[in-house]
Amino acid sequence: MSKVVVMDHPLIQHKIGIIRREETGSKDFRTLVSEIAMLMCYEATRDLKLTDVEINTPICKTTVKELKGKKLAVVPILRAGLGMVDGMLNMIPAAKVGHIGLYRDPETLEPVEYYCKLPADCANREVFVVDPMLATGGSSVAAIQMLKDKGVKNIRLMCIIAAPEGVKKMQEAHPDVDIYIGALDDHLNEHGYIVPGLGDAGDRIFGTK
Ligand SMILES: O=P(O)(O)OC[C@H]1O[C@H](OP(=O)(O)OP(=O)(O)O)[C@H](O)[C@@H]1O
Ligand SMILES: O=c1cc[nH]c(=O)[nH]1
Ligand SMILES: [Mg+2]
Repeated sequence: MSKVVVMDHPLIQHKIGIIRREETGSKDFRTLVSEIAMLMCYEATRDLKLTDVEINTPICKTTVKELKGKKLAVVPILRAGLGMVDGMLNMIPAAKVGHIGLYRDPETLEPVEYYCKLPADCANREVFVVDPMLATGGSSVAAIQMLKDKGVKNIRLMCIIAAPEGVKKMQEAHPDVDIYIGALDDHLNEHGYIVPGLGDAGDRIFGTK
């Protein structure tokens, strides 16, 4: 069974409190989503492996730590996941970025695929899938299946707000994928929106409503 980490860092909690407010406009919303992604990235990369390397400082030889093992990739689920990319890259600038385009059909709530472009060596990378919202879980489950179909083996999912329904669906479909969440909310409403949530993340980031 996958690990579910709900991040209790005060800065993350404070910023989530602001993006939930209906009066927060697109400019602030975008900035905060990026900052939350950066803080979540810091926490979600805590267990990356290090190796010792010898270097010369201006004074002497010494041994320092360097990230070891697989290279990283960030894969946002379009559109809303785009809002988290800059924050992730601030922390891990050498990561490559892939894009998966999915939207949720408003009637069936099923994910509809419209785009997929991944780094050529994605299968050899440790991939962070990012999307601010994990609601029914349909979009994340489908995106991660697309990555697995291309041979990706090491995947983590990062969402700012999740519903218990989405976490359950993810754990059933992808028990090997750890899930990092900023806040675990109460439930989904009859339209599949997270309660209390923050509304439609994509519309709020891009000002489309
Ligand atoms: O867990 P689910 O029930 O699949 O819902 C979550 C998905 O819904 C939202 O995207 P949306 O379909 O609104 O697309 P957008 O990002 O283009 O607005 C959100 O960003 C997730 O991708
Ligand atoms: O609450 C929700 C559910 C799905 N997608 C969103 O953007 N918000
Ligand atoms: Mg949307």
